[in-house]
Amino acid sequence: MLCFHSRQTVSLFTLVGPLDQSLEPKSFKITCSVNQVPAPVAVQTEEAKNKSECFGVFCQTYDLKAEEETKSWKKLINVAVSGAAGMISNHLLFKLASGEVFGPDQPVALKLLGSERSFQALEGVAMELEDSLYPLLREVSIGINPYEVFEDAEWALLIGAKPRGPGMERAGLLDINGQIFAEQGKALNAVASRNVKVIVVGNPCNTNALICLKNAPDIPAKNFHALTRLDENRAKCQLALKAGVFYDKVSNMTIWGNHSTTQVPDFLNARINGSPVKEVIKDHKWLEEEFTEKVQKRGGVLIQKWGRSSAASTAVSIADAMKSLVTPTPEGDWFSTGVYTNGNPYGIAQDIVFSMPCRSKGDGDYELVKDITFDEYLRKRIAKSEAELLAEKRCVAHLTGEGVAFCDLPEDTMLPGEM
Ligand SMILES: NC(=O)C1=CN([C@@H]2O[C@H](COP(=O)(O)OP(=O)(O)OC[C@H]3O[C@@H](n4cnc5c(N)ncnc54)[C@H](OP(=O)(O)O)[C@@H]3O)[C@@H](O)[C@H]2O)C=CC1
Ligand SMILES: O=C([O-])CC(=O)C(=O)O
Repeated sequence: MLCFHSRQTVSLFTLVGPLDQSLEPKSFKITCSVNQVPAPVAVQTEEAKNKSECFGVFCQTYDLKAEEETKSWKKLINVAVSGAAGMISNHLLFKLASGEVFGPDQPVALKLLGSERSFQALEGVAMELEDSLYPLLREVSIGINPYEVFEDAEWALLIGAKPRGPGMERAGLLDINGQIFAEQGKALNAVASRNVKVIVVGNPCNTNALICLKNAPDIPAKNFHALTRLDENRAKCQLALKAGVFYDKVSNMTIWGNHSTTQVPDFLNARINGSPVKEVIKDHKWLEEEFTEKVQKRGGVLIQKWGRSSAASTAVSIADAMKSLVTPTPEGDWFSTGVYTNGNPYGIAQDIVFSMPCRSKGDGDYELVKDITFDEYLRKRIAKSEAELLAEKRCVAHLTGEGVAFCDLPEDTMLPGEM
């Protein structure tokens, strides 16, 4: 049975799982009709092996140009998402499909990466996307091979990662997840758009982003981000609460460093109603101690309440991070994102991924903000997060092509979700 979609590619309803090469090829049946007629027995061909496939209603033939209501639409944008059957994606995909991130004139293709273990759940996600009838969502494909799913991706949102289990050393987590991001970096390098923007969410996200970019030498290192926007949003919320203002009055909020408990929410440069935070909040002891720790450990407190890590607010922050790159930054303001440090003006060590203040013209690119004030407190805190990231980097040297790994992580190295 053949299936057509907008780019006139022809697909066979066969999906073979190659992620773990030791596994026997496995076929998945996918229905492909508006009436959900079950597909006949899948035909397996060489071409169909390892393919990521269009799903259900998204396999229908359509011609964007011929449709009256789509004449003012932009060219379809390809967004790949890993961990697509996970909790964060379950919120994020619907935001992407609704037009909230790219706007009401931007049709979207979602390319969902799962695994053998999550494939059925991935079908469930795709079914929910079908049933949501989003006009802008023109294609959904699902697959378990990053070399297929990432093909022509213009955005890659790398969310899937193994959660740290009881008794697992952080070095072990760095290694297991690092391997995922090394493989995905290679796949992006091989098949994604040369200008793909990559946002790494799976923890430990800064070092995973470093591993990913090192394995993708043909894609500009500048295009890789580690998500620290959730930390920025958490910091704005805490400052607003303390100052008794709504959170839209808080601006210029930088998170420096690692997405871990060494991150530095910068109250020296942040503003409330346009004034320096320290002029509005006179309790500087609170800023240095309670506020900083609240932001650093917010993820852990939430896990204690919810029994799982932040998912909805993380999805919101991924959408925020993307919007910050595709819309011009408001005059005088900035946003935080974890980016490659080479050439940074702050004296932070080269060759790591570090959260810093950025501005964008809305073209997907960004520049680092230059007019930043430092004091001793801020410098000292930044240095601690920098030391932690340098230690993480030594720990994954075998995955970045820099020799033999040597793990001397600081004792208190923790993800925000760990207490
Ligand atoms: N940067 C940030 O601000 C934040 C980051 N996070 C991080 O985001 C990541 C995803 O969170 P969330 O969506 O809630 O997690 P879920 O557990 O709901 O989903 C994670 C997905 O990761 C995939 N995965 C990849 N490798 C493995 C593996 N070895 N073992 C188990 N699962 C694996 C699974 O999908 P599949 O089987 O398809 O591969 C799974 O669906 C986590 O690493 C979390 O720590 C969370 C909150 C904030
Ligand atoms: O540690 C986790 O998985 C959760 C996390 O990153 C956060 O809430 O910031």
